[in-house]
Amino acid sequence: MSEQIQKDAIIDLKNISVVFHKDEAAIKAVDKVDLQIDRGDIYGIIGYSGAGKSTLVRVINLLQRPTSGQVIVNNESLLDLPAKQLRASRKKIGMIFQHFNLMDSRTVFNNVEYPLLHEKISKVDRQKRVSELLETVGLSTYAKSYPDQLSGGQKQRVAIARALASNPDVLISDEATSALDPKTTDSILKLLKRLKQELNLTIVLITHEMNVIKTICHNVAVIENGSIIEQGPVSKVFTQPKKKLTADFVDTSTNIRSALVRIKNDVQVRNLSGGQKLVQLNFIGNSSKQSLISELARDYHVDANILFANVDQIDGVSVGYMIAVLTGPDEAIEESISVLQQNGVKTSIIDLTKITEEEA
Ligand SMILES: Nc1ncnc2c1ncn2[C@@H]1O[C@H](COP(=O)(O)OP(=O)(O)OP(=O)(O)O)[C@@H](O)[C@H]1O
Repeated sequence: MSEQIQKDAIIDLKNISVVFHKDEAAIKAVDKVDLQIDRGDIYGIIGYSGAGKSTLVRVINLLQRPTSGQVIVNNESLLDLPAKQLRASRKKIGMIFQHFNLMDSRTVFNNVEYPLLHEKISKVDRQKRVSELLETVGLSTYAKSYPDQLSGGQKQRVAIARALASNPDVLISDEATSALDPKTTDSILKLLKRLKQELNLTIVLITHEMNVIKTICHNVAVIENGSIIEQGPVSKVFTQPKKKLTADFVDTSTNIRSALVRIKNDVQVRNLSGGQKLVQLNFIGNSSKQSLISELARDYHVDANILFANVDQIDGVSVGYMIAVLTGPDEAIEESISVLQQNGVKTSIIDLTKITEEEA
């Protein structure tokens, strides 16, 4: 099994640590991280500012050399390659950034052409390639414009075209949509998704926004204090977060937290009687399609009063969230909860005293 994972992994970081020395202090920006990313994946890395995301992804193309560990990309151990070979291998890893990093004094065309200037291709072929790249990102008519004549989204498209110039296998996106408004963010994410398909790319995307992860990633790792604290398929992490930090990130992209605050202010819910429990149900995949709630009433005589419900599509999987008051004898409620759990519905009893307005 593990051999299978090794075989499919285009990126395999083994026991990576990065320590910075500042004044007298040693800062462990990345702490013994193992990370494998499969070819063709869109892999998200999420964490708060300072968690070590940028440092970790910069290790993938050795923009940041690790203090210890191994960096295997495309089955090559990058740290062991001679300089010339390393230069060639790094070209297969493109990168885009939050602030685009375009050259203001060059036209859009010349920005995209730049990485090709020292390649062994004729001027005609080079120009043809740049025109194709601009067409791919939808900017053909802006070839002669300068970066400061473009919107943020257009600048990021130029940066994407430039990153693709040397036909990379891997594209690293370091907060590429963080400076963009939600609509533009959406269009850039759609573009990345299309490019992944058309060019057979593997995308590693770092962000502090769970909505970005939810929109395009297949897998996600949550990073805190330089360590990966949780990882897995996005739909699973969304419905069954194991760590509090992950659950907090998930909450930012669902309306559950604000629903809970609203529910807390409801006098009837605040004063539930003995035979009532307020629960949150997280559904995934097929379980969301089953009429579990009506089964509970029929088979266990437990009524569910649904106070909030929402179904999302995450990575092609239906993911649902529900908040409900279950009413019935204690034993029947307990049994119902265990039936729900057996059907893959994560069920937790909500303690309203722990819900605060500020968290909404
Ligand atoms: N070149 C450096 N020298 C010293 N410390 C650094 C350096 N680069 C990063 N750090 C420190 O390493 C830690 C991780 O930083 P990193 O930029 O990787 O985090 P991040 O999760 O990407 O955060 P952000 O989104 O704010 O960039 C932070 O404490 C940061 O101050």
